[in-house]
Amino acid sequence: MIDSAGPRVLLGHGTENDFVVLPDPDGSVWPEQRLDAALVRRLCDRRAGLGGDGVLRVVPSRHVPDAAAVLGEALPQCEWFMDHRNADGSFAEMCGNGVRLFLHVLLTEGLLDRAVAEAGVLVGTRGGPRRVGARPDGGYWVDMGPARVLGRSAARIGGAEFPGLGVSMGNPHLAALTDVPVDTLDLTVLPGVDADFFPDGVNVELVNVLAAGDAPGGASAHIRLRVHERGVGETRSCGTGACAAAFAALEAGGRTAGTVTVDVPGGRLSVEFDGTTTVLAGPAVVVATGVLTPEWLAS
Ligand SMILES: N[C@@H](CCC[C@H](N)C(=O)O)C(=O)O
Repeated sequence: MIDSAGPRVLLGHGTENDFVVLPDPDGSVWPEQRLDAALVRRLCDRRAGLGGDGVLRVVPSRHVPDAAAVLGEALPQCEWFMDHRNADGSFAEMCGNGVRLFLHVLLTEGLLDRAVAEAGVLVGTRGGPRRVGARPDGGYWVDMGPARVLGRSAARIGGAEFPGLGVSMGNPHLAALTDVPVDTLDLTVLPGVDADFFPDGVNVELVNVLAAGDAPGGASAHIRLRVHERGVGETRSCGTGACAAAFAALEAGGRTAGTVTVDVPGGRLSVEFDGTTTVLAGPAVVVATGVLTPEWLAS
């Protein structure tokens, strides 16, 4: 997808977790040696580049060198691969907001039929295959797989300790439930974490439980969170973080199943647990489409 002016690019977000999206439908535009960490950092630069919390390359799985290793037997079923990078250029295993935007872009770019998307498609990610679907109301859902408990740890913010639950959603999270209103906390700097417990780094969520939702037949649980993302900084939303935080909120009440409404600075997500898997639902928006100029690419 290089027209005479330059390679095609889109800007989009899911609950204001924003991404630079690079369509690469035949794998020729953005091979890994071209889309290196330095270029990812430049694209995500909000002043000298386009700006984003990360980059999503939309590419067929067969053109991704490590796809076979991460997808195994599911490789033939995953036509498309979400090649995600954090704003600092690092790779992440999974991105819950990104994968909804990824499906939305497949639709808006004419790379997938709406009927197929509504039935749900398997998308390859570095965390393994994930089934993603479009809802008739315009929103998207993704089966994120089970939340895996890593154990108990704590985050330190401004001299205060926030005990939390380590949860893997493919990528690592520390979800700390607290009575301190999350809007009063300084998350602009990375919270202190136990680097031995999280050797690959960690995304940190600070969570207020607004409603436990544990009355029989009652409403869903309701939480509010802020997040500091590995490889990015504070963001306005994190889909995997919403799942980890929702799981921690249910676990605190002794439950493994239920629905949780998750308010993030950038909007609202919904997370459903049935005891075996986790389904995240929310919006995805394309803000702009255009091309990267040869002038900027060469600079
Ligand atoms: N914002 C994403 C998560 C992106 C990856 C994360 N920063 C990591 O390094 O694990 C989401 O919506 O899940």
